[in-house]
Amino acid sequence: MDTPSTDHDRLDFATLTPDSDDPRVAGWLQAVARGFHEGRAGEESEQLWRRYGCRDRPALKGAWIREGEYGASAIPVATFGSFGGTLNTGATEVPLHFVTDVTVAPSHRRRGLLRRMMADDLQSAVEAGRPLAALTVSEGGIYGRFGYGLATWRTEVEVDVTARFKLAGHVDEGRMVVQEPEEMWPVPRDLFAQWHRATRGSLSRPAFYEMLARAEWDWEAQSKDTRLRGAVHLSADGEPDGYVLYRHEGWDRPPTVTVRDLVALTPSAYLSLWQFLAGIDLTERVKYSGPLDDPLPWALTDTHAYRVVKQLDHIWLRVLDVPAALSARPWYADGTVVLDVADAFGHAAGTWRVTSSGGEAKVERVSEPGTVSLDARSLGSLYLGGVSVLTLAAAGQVTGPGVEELAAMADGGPVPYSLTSF
Ligand SMILES: CC(=O)SCCNC(=O)CCNC(=O)[C@H](O)C(C)(C)COP(=O)(O)OP(=O)(O)OC[C@H]1O[C@@H](n2cnc3c(N)ncnc32)[C@H](O)[C@@H]1OP(=O)(O)O
Repeated sequence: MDTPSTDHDRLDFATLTPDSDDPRVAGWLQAVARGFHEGRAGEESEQLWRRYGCRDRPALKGAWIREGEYGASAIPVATFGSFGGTLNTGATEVPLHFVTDVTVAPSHRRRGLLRRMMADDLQSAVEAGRPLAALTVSEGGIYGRFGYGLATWRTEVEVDVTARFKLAGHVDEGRMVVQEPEEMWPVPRDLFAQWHRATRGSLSRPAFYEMLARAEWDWEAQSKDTRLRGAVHLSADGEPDGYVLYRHEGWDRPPTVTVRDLVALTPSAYLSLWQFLAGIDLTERVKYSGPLDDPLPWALTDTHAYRVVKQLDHIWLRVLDVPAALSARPWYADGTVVLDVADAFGHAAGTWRVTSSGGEAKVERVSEPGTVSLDARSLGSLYLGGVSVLTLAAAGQVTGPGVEELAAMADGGPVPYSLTSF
């Protein structure tokens, strides 16, 4: 069997952009479809992907079999996409490096291609001045070794919207208006932007969200999205303060509506959107992906109308610049710890004194021994407060005499949540 280095020598590594007319760009898209076992992308799909993709200015990295070698093609054997956006830390917004579309062909797997592209890409993120990187995973065992830790969750629920559905005491002081998704735009853009600025753990949305919200494309069906419907909630003042995009899945029992996107700026607008969903005729069940601390079951007179189907990991975070990242998050008590961070890639490695005061922290590299030891993966998990320091300590992932002090300083605040998948 070839050694990994010999194998890499037979490949050309390149970074492209979606606006390029290089045939390898279309090949890159086909390789992603192949890697995720989807149908080949057609011309319309490719055009939309290029049009929206260009706005995020992604770097499309890949490895192609070299000209003259058997199997040389415009379709690469490895893909890796990344682009910039922002993360709401709970205190402020910071630049965030988004990683996506990671695939390696079955013929080239386990020869270090992902490792090589990840190392290269993390370095580009550092050079772009992004203190954190994020991704969503296909399998839970891959990305911890690269310093990514699970940071936010989402919950898949099914809500019984038959006569059993009743909201205790909710009165809608505004009103709902049903609209075609195309007419509704740019309400989803504007309300999401407000929600993003207000929500700990929210990631900005890549441009393709506009394509989905306008029903221009259904990625699974690879055709125009003909089933997407929309509705806006107006406050008592007549201003949009919530919206929902949804699909009726058909009349088969139980007739089901699936929520594709739902944003509410106030708790009252949230309940009003649910009142609306529950009132859709010829519907007995609503499928929804929501936050861990969803208020809906607490608002129902019969909590059994709300059934959690799955709790899923969502955003994984990777700290690249410890002082920039930690000084941008909220702190809940004054104190001092020295973090000893292990990071095989070097970016977060070292000992760092964190001194919090009045909700903010000063972070500096020091040469004294740490009072708390952890690795980059655990640092990523703790960053947004999606897991407490004491829970990770109980899991054996955070150790040292300063653990309780760090818990007092770092634990607290709202549960982080993201409405952005990519
Ligand atoms: C952000 C995203 O896009 S998530 C989507 C990820 N992509 C997919 O799931 C599509 C299908 N899978 C694939 O395309 C490939 O198997 C990949 C991309 C997951 C892995 O690519 P490879 O080139 O085979 O990985 P590579 O050889 O660089 O392995 C790097 C390390 O990860 C480990 N690893 C790779 N895949 C897996 C896995 N599925 N589960 C656990 N460990 C894994 C390897 O053992 C290796 O470990 P080590 O270096 O610590 O010894």
